Amino acid sequence: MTQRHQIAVLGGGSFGTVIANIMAENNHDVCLWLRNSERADEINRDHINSAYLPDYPLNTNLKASTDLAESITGCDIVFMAVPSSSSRDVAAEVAHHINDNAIVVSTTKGIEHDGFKLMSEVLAEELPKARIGVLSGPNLAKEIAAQQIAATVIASKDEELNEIIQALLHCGNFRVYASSDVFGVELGGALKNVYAIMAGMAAALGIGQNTISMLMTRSLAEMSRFAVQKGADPMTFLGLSGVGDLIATCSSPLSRNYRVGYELGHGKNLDEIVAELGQVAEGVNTLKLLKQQAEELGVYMPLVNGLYDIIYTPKSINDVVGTLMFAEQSRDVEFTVK
Ligand SMILES: NC(=O)C1=CN([C@@H]2O[C@H](COP(=O)(O)OP(=O)(O)OC[C@H]3O[C@@H](n4cnc5c(N)ncnc54)[C@H](O)[C@@H]3O)[C@@H](O)[C@H]2O)C=CC1
Ligand SMILES: O=C(CO)COP(=O)(O)O
Repeated sequence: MTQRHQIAVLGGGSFGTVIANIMAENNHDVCLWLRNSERADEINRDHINSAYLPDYPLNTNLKASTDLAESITGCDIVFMAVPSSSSRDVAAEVAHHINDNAIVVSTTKGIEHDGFKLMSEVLAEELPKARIGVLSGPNLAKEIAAQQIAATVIASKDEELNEIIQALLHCGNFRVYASSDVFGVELGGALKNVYAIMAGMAAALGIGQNTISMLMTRSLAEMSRFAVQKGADPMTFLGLSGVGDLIATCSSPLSRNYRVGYELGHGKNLDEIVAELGQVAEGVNTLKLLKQQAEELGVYMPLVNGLYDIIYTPKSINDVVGTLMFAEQSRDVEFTVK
């Protein structure tokens, strides 16, 4: 018989709710921590999170709480599913209540403003005794909630942690692959959000399949070039957390980042779009950080620069496309060419 774990999932948005529910279905004790008490009451009473996933019945084993201490105390595993802008603050609070050597898994696909830190790095600073992992993959929460088949990656140097998380989340429609490349898995999840904005914008302009293929493939090349410069293994980007997630988010209106791009492509203002979305689109923040970091490292990232110019400077989409198409002739898959 498999061990029954006591688990807290921090963040009651769409992805937090979905993973919490899978683990509750797998017969673990799961508490979803969220700030909104009406939503917590609704989950406990009606077994639904109507604000995010109104058609997704939740397992009655899944409890919700607005009390962080109550949610975490006694847990051996904690999942972080809050936006990157909140991760450090939440982790600092978690530090007061968590068991030594508990497993903490980040699902957040974002980058911290100061120092270009990924969330596993933030967690390691705030929770130095924890065993840390990262979960990332092509995981549009609404599709998982609709019981569509999906897969993800758990990444940690700690093999036992990977095996525990694989068993926790595995079910008939969700499969978990393991990796030891934490940095590569996490970086892929954060970077693809930027290119999803671009893909949404391109979709709004009615582009064809040739153009879509070019954009996605050159996005992967650009991400890989950046990763190599950061010392990461670009091969990890060929997996689910890299190209897999890039395909999902660059193709689907269920992606919030794609939706931001789509509305931008229709001429809407960024602040208005973000306010109307009401959910996190991490790519908006990542774009600025990535442009700055690429400049500091001297990495050539024409797609990132072009998107930045369209959003934050008076340059039009046509100006940017013209610049990209008449850039110096280049090699394909050049990041592997020595
Ligand atoms: N690992 C994966 O495959 C996936 C990861 N994600 C990532 O997970 C993160 C969360 O995504 P979603 O749940 O889809 O977003 P969401 O916008 O649906 O939910 C985020 C939730 O966190 C709450 N929140 C914000 N600040 C908070 C704070 N300081 N304390 C407590 N709660 C706070 C919000 O109220 C909201 O309920 C994002 O970084 C996203 O990129 C999203 C989908 C799949
Ligand atoms: O990361 C995701 C799916 O894998 C979710 O993408 P968005 O944050 O763009 O909705």
